[in-house]
Amino acid sequence: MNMMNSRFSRHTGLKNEPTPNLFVANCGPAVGMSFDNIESAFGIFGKVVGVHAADETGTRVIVCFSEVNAAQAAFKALNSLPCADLGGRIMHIRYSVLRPLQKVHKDVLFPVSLLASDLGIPGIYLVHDFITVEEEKRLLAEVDNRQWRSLSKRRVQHYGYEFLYETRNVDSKHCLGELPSFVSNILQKILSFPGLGGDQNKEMDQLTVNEYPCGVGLSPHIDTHSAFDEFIFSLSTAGPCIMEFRRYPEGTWCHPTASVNEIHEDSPLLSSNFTRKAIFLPPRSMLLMSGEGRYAWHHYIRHRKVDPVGEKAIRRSSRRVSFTFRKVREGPCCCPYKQYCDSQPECRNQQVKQNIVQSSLPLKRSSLSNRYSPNIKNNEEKVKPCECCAGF
Ligand SMILES: O=C(O)CCC(=O)C(=O)O
Ligand SMILES: [Fe+2]
Repeated sequence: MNMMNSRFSRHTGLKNEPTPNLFVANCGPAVGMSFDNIESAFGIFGKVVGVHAADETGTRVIVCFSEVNAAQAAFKALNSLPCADLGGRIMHIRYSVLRPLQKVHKDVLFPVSLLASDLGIPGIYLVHDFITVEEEKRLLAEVDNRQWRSLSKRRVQHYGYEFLYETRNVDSKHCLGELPSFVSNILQKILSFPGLGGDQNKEMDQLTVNEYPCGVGLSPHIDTHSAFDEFIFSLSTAGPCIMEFRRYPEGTWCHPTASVNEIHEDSPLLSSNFTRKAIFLPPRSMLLMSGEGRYAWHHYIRHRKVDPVGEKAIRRSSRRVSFTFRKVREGPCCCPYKQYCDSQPECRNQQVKQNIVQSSLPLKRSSLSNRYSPNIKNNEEKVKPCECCAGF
């Protein structure tokens, strides 16, 4: 009864034709309702043949009836109305459809590495217990004593240089000052991090602190090459996360500014053909992204409340606070990953960049498609999208 079955998805758009299966949101183990409770509450409308988790959030389920009439009766009685048998809970219901098999396999059979060596992406390193529990507490107390800036779903603080979300860059002429003393020991330890090359300038001068509430993630992106040097460190505190890495095939990459905001899970950008790998980042671990892993792979944190790790489902904690240390780049980037590099003329997205940075952020999901389209509204300059973006 309670196996995850991602083969079902909700009807999207205006179409909501009755089927025997219901996609039920705001319902599931993560909000205190067992599959048995759900089965008996829906069972009064007809024979329930299965209750499945719709995804890993624990808050969406699929209820399968043997008859479409029963699903219709349940839909009518329970959609957006309090359910007496489930403590007055209000659920949001759509009829559910079967997805193609290929997508299911990708979503379900997706291993998460615990070690960077198992991940197998050149340039990605992970050190567990990089700081102690006491150091973690102190860091959190320091940032919680300071002013947070609220973005649409998470809060941030910037030190050294402000990170400008509109351009995914920094104003390198406007330094906010040195990094705060509460990160001095971390900066010191970074110097002897495994994976750091010999003669690089390793002094980090930009810090972004991100506070993600439970369930909030980060859209897939590559940190802008022209903004930051090769080495990017991310320290996880307060809670864990799974970081996913995606390498898109030649010709499907878009300029970093194109993926800065929320991307709908069904967007072609997310479902196109790419190689993906994932790593579990426990609290107090330090991740280093360098080389290929920094320049050519998108990193991504899914928006969900429960992460599957091996056989286990790990519920995210009430928040995760990450400290991302970077070095602002002085000249242009000369990396060998030209296809992903906004510093180099080979980048096929220069025109698109000019266009995209004019639009104000954050964008709504529904306006995402504008970012790849020649008919971008509110932009004075209309440019033809490059081939790699035209399909999105
Ligand atoms: O939260 C993290 O670990 C990563 C943050 C990140 O990728 C970024 O700020 O660019
Ligand atoms: Fe990043």
